[in-house]
Order: sequence, then structure tokens, then C-alpha cells
Amino acid sequence: MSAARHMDDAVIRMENASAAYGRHVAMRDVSIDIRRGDFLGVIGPNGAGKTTLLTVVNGLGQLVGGRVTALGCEVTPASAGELRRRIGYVAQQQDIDPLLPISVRESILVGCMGRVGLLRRIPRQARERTEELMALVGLDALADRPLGHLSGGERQRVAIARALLQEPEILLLDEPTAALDWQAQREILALIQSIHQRFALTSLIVTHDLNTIPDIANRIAFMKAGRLMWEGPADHAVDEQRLSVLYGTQIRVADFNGRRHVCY
Ligand SMILES: Nc1ncnc2c1ncn2[C@@H]1O[C@H](COP(=O)(O)OP(=O)(O)OP(=O)(O)O)[C@@H](O)[C@H]1O
Repeated sequence: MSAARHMDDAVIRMENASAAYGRHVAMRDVSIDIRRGDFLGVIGPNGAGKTTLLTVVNGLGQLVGGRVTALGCEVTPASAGELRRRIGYVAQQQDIDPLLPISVRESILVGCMGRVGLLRRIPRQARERTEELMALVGLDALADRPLGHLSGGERQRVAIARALLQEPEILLLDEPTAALDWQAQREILALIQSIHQRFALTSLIVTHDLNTIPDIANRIAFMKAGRLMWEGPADHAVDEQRLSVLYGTQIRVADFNGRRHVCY
């Protein structure tokens, strides 16, 4: 870690943080500082604890050891509700019942419920913002379509717009490109990158896309068996030996037009 990163400007800080589901400890002794404006990519094999790392930031994950602070506030059961209003979360894509009677617009408006209160009248400002966000994520033509009638990529755009309606300071994205075709993956990642910059966010993204993530994130964290194996600048992450140890199999990295490329 460089001297500059020791400066006390971490917007998220984990100190020996451990988290569990019941008796199963899914994340152990993780210490990391994430600075305002950072874009952290979190990679690692299935079951490594990547999602768990995201959820300890917004208080959904159950901390069983250590300490996590976010936005100047210690993450505790008491602070979690307030933090979740300030931290946008795009969770792993779930199947949606095609008969669910909720439109794209309504689904995005859910994002303001945390601030406004459930069953309260939605302020005009939130309605206007929803229209702007639908345009931003390219969904304005689908505003009245039922959520269950969208493609995977379109549903991800809804989830991103919903998170942005909260006006978050931190954005957590859990495999936002899983199960999307190549074109949709590219489009969603480009959208996320532009949103990160445009709204001056601090973003964390869990992904299995080892080739695209160094272009988007400025830091990468390697998770394996619940532990943080390595964290550093994105351009140091595409390293054969480091990736081979992380995935427990020989990974090849080739130079392609002056760019290091992971060969799966
Ligand atoms: N709700 C849960 N209850 C019990 N165990 C869980 C729960 N969620 C996750 N786990 C376990 O915790 C460990 C870490 O899970 P986590 O989802 O954080 O991993 P991950 O790295 O995000 O995996 P993937 O890449 O497959 O999504 C795994 O062993 C998983 O089986």
C-alpha cells in the first residue's frame, strides 16, 4: 500500500472484519480501505465471500468480528437502516414472475421508499428524477412495461436506476453482468462506468469478468475461501501467477495489442 493510501480518507474501512451466516463463517479477518471515488472490483472463485464482502458494507451481512465503517459511521444493526439509504445495492439478478403486476417505472420508484417512507405520497421530484434516470439508463421507451417482460440486461438497467434514485454515495454491484450476452455485458459495464464518474460515486463491483474489470475498476480485491488474498491497483491484477493461485488452476495471460488478456 502506498503512503498516499494511508491517508485517513477511507469512505469504507474494514478492520479484521469477519461475517457469518449462522455458524458458517463466510468472510474472515478482512482489512481494507476504500477511498472516496475508488472503483473496487472484487474477484475470486464461487463461494469465496465476494457477496458477503459487499453486504457487510450496507449492514445486510452479519459481522461476527472486527469492525466496518462506511461514510463515517460504524456499521451496526442500529446504523444499518440509515446506511442502506445512502448506499445503493444492485443485488444478484433473481428470476422475476412474469405475472408480477409492476411496471419498470414503478419498480424504479421503489428506490425512493427508504427516504420517503413506505406508503407515503411520492414527491414530484422523485417522479421527475425517475423519468430522467429511465432516460439515462436507456429505458424510457419501456417505462410502462411489466418488469417480468424485460430481458436480463433491461432488468439490470432497472436495478441500477432504482439504486440511483436513492442518490447513493456508494454503489454496490453484485455480478451485474451475470447471464448476459457479450453485447449486453459490454453495454451494462459501460453504463456502470459512466454512472460511477458522472455521480462521483465510490463503487464496488463483484464480477467474474477478468478481462473487462481492469478497464473499469482502479483497484481489484482477490477473495478466496473467505479471505482477502490480495488488493492493489487494477493494472497489477492481471498477473498469471497471482490469478493462478487465486483460482487454484493454471491461468494464462497473453499480450494482445499491448494489453494483457486472460485466456480462459
Ligand atoms: N444465506 C446464506 N446462508 C448460508 N450460507 C451462505 C449464505 N449465503 C452465502 N453462504 C455461504 O457463504 C459462503 C460465501 O458466499 P458468497 O455468496 O459471499 O460467495 P461469492 O464469492 O459471492 O460466491 P459466488 O461467486 O458463487 O456468487 C459460501 O460458502 C456460501 O455457500
